[in-house]
Amino acid sequence: MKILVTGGLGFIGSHTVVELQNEGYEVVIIDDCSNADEKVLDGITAITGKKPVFEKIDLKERSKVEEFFKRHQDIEGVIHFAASKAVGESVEKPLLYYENNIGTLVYMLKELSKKNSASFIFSSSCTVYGQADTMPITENAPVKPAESPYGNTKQIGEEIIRDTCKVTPGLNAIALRYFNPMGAHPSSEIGELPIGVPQNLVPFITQTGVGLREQLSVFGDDYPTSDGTCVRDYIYVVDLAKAHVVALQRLLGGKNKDNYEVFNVGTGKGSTVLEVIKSFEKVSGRKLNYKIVDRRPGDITSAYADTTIANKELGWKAQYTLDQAMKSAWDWEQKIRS
Ligand SMILES: NC(=O)c1ccc[n+]([C@@H]2O[C@H](COP(=O)([O-])OP(=O)(O)OC[C@H]3O[C@@H](n4cnc5c(N)ncnc54)[C@H](O)[C@@H]3O)[C@@H](O)[C@H]2O)c1
Ligand SMILES: O=c1ccn([C@@H]2O[C@H](COP(=O)(O)OP(=O)(O)O[C@H]3O[C@H](CO)[C@@H](O)[C@H](O)[C@H]3O)[C@@H](O)[C@H]2O)c(=O)[nH]1
Repeated sequence: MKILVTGGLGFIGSHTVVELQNEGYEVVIIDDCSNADEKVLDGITAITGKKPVFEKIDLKERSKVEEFFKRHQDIEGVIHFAASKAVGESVEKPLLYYENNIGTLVYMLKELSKKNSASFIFSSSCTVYGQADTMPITENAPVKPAESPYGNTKQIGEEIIRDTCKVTPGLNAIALRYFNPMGAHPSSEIGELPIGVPQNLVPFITQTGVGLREQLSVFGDDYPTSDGTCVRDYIYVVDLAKAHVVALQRLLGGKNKDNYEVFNVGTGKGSTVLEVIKSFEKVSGRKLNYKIVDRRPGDITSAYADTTIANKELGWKAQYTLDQAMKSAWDWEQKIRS
């Protein structure tokens, strides 16, 4: 069975391609390499023993998307990762984000609407909940006004899919709301490769640990949490990748209860920034150089998932601990810097 993975050379996409190939799916990747390198294909091939088909296409070019689907009429499912994801940049360049994250989604759905049946998985984010009123966050928590154009593209994206599914009987979709993905494949063949200075906590920690950055700034220790630093739900990227496979299988097997569904993908456990640092120090055996600085504008205090619905409906549960995920991130960082 042939599955299209857009953004399949990226961080989460590449790990998902591995899990799909391990399950026997035939994978076609589309990526424009705007935030990834073609060498990722070698990593995927080394792990799975199979090189996925790769087409370098910019999904903003609608005619190329149309032409792609004409050539690959046997595609039965699409996992749509391709998007721009830097929150700060989205504030500076909103139209770039609306074009790349919304425009490409619309083109994709237009093509899938032409088919008799299609399954579609969308990369959403817990950012849609903003600072939720209660923890853990269930899928029924209200969607709060977005803090950034990036966050808004995830909210609008979900609405576009929901509205399209309502009038397109052959289209079945699932939006997965990721909490905080981290880590690398246990083989260290693929992992997270941020361009420039990492904006996210875990790659900043591992780059500091390996000596690439001098010091980690911890953004605020005066939040109302156990140690004053913010709480997040860090989900191992391989667990997250597996959630995509089971979500896809749910749609392909006709087991979905509605033709548009939403699931939280997290561990259900919140960790503070200082706990994440402790985990790094434990698995690496190194002291991390960090200092407490002012809060980062836009940060919420706490976000962790209620995963009851995903556990029950998808038959999926995160398996890896923070320490295991951190160890994989550290192994990967050391490998790429050696
Ligand atoms: N990493 C996170 O913390 C996180 C959290 C929640 C949601 N998400 C979402 O998950 C998805 C994947 O995230 P990621 O962390 O793997 O990001 P990533 O940047 O590593 O992967 C995205 C991939 O899409 C490609 N791409 C971007 N625009 C494209 C276009 N126009 N045409 C073709 N390819 C294009 C990039 O080259 C890249 O390889 C994104 O939609 C992101 O918004 C990520
Ligand atoms: O150098 C750093 C970087 C981060 N943090 C803190 O670490 C926590 C996690 O930050 P980060 O890794 O940037 O994740 P989030 O701010 O939670 O946002 C990520 O996770 C969201 C939910 O998946 C996505 O929507 C966003 O795109 C993605 O950047 C926060 O408390 C930050 O203040 C620091 O203290 N120092």
